[in-house]
Amino acid sequence: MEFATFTERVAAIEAEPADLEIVDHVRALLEESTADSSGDEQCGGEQIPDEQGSGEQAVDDRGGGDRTAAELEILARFVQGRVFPAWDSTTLDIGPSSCYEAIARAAGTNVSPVNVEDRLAELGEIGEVAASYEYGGQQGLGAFTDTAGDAGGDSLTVREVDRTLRDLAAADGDGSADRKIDILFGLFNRCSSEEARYLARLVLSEMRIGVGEGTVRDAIAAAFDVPTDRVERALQVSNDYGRVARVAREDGRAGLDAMDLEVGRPVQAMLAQTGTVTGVLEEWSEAAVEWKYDGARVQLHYDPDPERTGESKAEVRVFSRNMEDVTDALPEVVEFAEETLERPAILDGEVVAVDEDGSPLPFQEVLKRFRRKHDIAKARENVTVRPVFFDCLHADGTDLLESPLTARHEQLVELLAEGDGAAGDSPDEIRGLSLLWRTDDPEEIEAIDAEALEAGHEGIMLKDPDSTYSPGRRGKHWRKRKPDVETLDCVVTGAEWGEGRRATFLGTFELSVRADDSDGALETVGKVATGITDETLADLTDLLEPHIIAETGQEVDLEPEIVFEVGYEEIQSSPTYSSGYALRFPRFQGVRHDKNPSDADSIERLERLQGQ
Ligand SMILES: Nc1ncnc2c1ncn2[C@@H]1O[C@H](COP(=O)(O)OP(=O)(O)OP(=O)(O)O)[C@@H](O)[C@H]1O
Repeated sequence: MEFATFTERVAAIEAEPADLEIVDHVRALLEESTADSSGDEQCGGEQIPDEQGSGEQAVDDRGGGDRTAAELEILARFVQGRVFPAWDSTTLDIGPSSCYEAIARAAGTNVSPVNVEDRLAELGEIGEVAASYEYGGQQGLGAFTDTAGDAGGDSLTVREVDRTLRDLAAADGDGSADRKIDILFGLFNRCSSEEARYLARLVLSEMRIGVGEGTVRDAIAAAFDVPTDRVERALQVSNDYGRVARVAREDGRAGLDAMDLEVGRPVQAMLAQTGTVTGVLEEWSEAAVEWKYDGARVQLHYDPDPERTGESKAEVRVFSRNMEDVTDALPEVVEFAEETLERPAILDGEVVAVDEDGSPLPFQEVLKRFRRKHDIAKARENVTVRPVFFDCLHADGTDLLESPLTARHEQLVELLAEGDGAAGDSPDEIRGLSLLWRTDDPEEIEAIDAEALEAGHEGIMLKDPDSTYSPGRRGKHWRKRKPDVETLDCVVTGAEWGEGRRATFLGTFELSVRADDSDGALETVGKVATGITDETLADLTDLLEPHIIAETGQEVDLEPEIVFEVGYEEIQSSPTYSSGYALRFPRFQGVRHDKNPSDADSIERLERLQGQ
């Protein structure tokens, strides 16, 4: 297909406000490349044998039918403004200023990159700027073979644009920046103004014609008469709209259903919604509870078979939440995989920065390591990272996306226990394993939350134990605990001496609020034991001990002097405490040294907050 035919279609899409019509345009575009799938070498008027390939083996160096298939793949990507499939971390690696330079050179000797930038300031969008010039007059300036001496010659085809952009992406090393500009200049030099509009947008990832992922999904289903949900599933496992379009056309539904995960190709991460303990226990008969680690999401791909991977040793790849390849930045994760895993796997987890004792460091520390391209060994000396895995998407040839969470977790335990990672049989002796508890008991969940906070983690995740893995979805099956929106200032009226290691600390603080009669009376509303480190407990003990007025066993009554700021999940009406209310999941936030009991919150505020 000629690039001009593609850009005409794209212009029509851009001008179309109705979503359904847009899907129809994309369907027609995909079908247009279908017209020649018989193997004819004609492709939308394009004479394939005349095309000159260069560089890397692109997807289209094959026979006639394959060539139109390659074209279909390209169209499905270009229409979304993509050159590479989502799973592929390759980028064109060309900045806006290089693009302006290429446009300026192709637009004529009177145009400079500064003129292009000025016009951009005026028109506000690079496509508009690119379309405002005439091209084709410049000869002999480009070093690119397809175009040198060929300016204004044969029209561009979509396959040629794709291949040329792949060459551009592949240029690296000394002088590559100039070579990229030369290559791009060569392309612009063969464009009409309208073609240049969309080429500029494609190159700078600014296509923005209103074609989202759902549009292409629906268009593939309509063009090749396959069910939308099967297209959706195939997209989830492959992250490749081009390939899915091709399989839908060539092999229909059966072909789509046969598409599997591939070790080495990232899958979109399943995401979480906010939720509350009370809320999930109403929805599910049980919750799977895990610690929420405060790091960066990683997906580990491991294949130990050199024959399959074509490499001399096991293949290990690590991807970020955005499916970027971050393997080189995280050698600890690679070493972990090599030491721990024995069979092919795709694992989902979090990479956390840790101190010398293995205790987690704040999230910002992970960022110093993540995506780092240079001085990795030095960065590793300053910040160590450790992976923790909570899910398993593929194990030894079997995809697990459709399996329930608990089965996937069992598989995860099995895989991580096989190599050198397990010190014993118990899950907490398995290195890199995130533990999972199943419970319907809110108190147990509270205890897990307390433990997670105590160990320096962010809190807990609540998951539906029966749920399947939905790539890219922020569904209701994974809940991150809602951050405390409001806090309350409560007077501490009692406490308990701890046990064991904490025997010398006061803990489990009784919280009270002011009664409405404003004569200083206080009524209890709950107890807080969560979110307090040993260090803070020691400080709080020093602060509160002088205020002890009575002791019975481990319990102490306190003179009402100290005010705590407390977060909570929910306020419930409850006969348990004298205020008539109870805080669900109260969490200690800090001491309000600036407040007296008379400034603490009142029952009236509880009433108002409960009604919200
Ligand atoms: N046990 C766990 N299960 C799932 N995710 C976890 C777990 N522990 C830590 N995480 C991290 O928590 C993230 C979900 O929480 P959260 O939504 O707060 O993350 P975010 O990236 O800051 O925000 P958002 O996903 O809303 O954009 C996951 O993407 C993952 O990185």
